Amino acid sequence: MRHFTCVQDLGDLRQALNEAFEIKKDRFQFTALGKNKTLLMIFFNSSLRTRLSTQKAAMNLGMNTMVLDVNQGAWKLETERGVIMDGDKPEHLLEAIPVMGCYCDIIGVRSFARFENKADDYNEKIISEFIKYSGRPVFSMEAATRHPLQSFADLITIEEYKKTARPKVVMTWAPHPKALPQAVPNSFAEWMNATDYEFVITHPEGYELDPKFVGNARVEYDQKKAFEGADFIYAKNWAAYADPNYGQVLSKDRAWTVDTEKMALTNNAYFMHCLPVRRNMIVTDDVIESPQSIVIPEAANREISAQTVLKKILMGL
Ligand SMILES: CCC[C@H](NC(=O)CCC(=O)O)C(=O)O
Ligand SMILES: NC(=O)OP(=O)(O)O
Repeated sequence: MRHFTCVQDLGDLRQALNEAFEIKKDRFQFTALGKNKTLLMIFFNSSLRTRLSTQKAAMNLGMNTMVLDVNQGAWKLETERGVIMDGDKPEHLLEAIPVMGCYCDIIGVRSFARFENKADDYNEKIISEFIKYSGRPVFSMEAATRHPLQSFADLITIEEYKKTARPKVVMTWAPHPKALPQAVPNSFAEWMNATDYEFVITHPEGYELDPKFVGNARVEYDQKKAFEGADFIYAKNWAAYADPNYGQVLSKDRAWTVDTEKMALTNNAYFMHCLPVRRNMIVTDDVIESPQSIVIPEAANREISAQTVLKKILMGL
């Protein structure tokens, strides 16, 4: 595998899951693979889980790691061609990218949707430039429209906890004070649609996701109806996708907050969230602290998803 930006890049999903569970049995069995290989992790946005789990995964494989927070310490970067650079940005991305490629063997990039230009976001402008100009394998640590390392960890977790072959998985919108990207819900939907699970998406009208990610999922505008009989509840906020409201917060209605009353409608469902989570906006304290909350094992599996991806990229070097 050269690059990793979406579920399709993994190839056979069942085989990838088997590789992940093999790694989970003994995560130090491939330490020779990454010897004298360097991972460069580039963050245009904040991170806790991705930053720590991906470094840990690289170290498990014997790799060296470097981390660059672009907006703290590096030169402020111009990303647009044709701009006369007489402002506050001393360096262009089109120089910085090949230079960074000189110092490493694999590059991870986090660059959220900016909500300034929908086409730039949904054409994945930034990560595409790293793929085009770095000369190295590139993987996404959440880009504008997907978060594949998170979704892979989510699928590993559901496979570990499911009680039936085809669980009912419900992704529910929940309120948030800010305009958040569609990357996590897009990606989760893409990965769920790659399984044979029963997958339902529930959100207020106006929050419809890009149809290419929704696929054949059932969309239910009645959240309580969606929750009925669910085995997994995956909660996430996202800003509106559809024009003319792209990037807008249309609702902060806390009637959509996941609480014990709604969880009681489910088939004793597990609660999942990628974290960080705004308690008592997305989910109540009682639900996220309940025995059915698996947000911590879900976060722990980020090390496994990252290590599986890095292993497959290293095997291709
Ligand atoms: C893994 C999730 C990353 C990001 N989350 C946030 O930006 C949350 C920020 C906040 O709650 O203020 C998102 O929603 O895509
Ligand atoms: N879930 C996730 O990617 O967390 P961070 O944003 O903290 O990396």
